[in-house]
Amino acid sequence: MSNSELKQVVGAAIVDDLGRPQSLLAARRTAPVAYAGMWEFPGGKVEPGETCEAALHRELTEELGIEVVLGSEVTGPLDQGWPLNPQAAMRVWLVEVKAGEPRPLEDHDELRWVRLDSPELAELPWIPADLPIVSAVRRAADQSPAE
Ligand SMILES: Nc1nc2c([nH]c(=O)n2[C@H]2C[C@H](O)[C@@H](COP(=O)(O)OP(=O)(O)OP(=O)(O)O)O2)c(=O)[nH]1
Repeated sequence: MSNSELKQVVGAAIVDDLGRPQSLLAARRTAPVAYAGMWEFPGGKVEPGETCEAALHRELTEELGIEVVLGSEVTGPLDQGWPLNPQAAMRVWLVEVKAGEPRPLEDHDELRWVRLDSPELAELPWIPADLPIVSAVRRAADQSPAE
């Protein structure tokens, strides 16, 4: 299914190890008010002329100060990924940190590594649209090839 009216957002499921993911880095938003205090996948809107992958690298450098390696995409039900709201959808990739230590430089006030097999993960107050993505990330992590 494709809908060109949807704003394209990209998000990163940052895991400790792409070969054998055990923990996910969740990020708590500071803005806008409607989302402040909610947890999300770091990322943001794709700019005109930019590929989704390039946007994800840019957003992660801006927001967290890291360079990353992209793993496989956690595909959603739309060509544009996962529906977020009537105006936007998000493509999500498994990601591993290549350089830098993630810090909440902008848009977030807390970052937290949470084990993928822990109940704490789904208990965080995620942006509601992200909950099915969290489940899909857990499934994708289970299927990642162990090295
Ligand atoms: N980054 C991100 N955005 C999400 C998630 N879930 C969700 O509903 N959204 C929504 C919130 C926003 O409406 C939109 C992304 O906007 P954003 O504020 O992160 O984008 P951006 O960094 O490019 O910000 P800006 O240019 O508008 O300032 O998608 C998520 O897990 N991560």
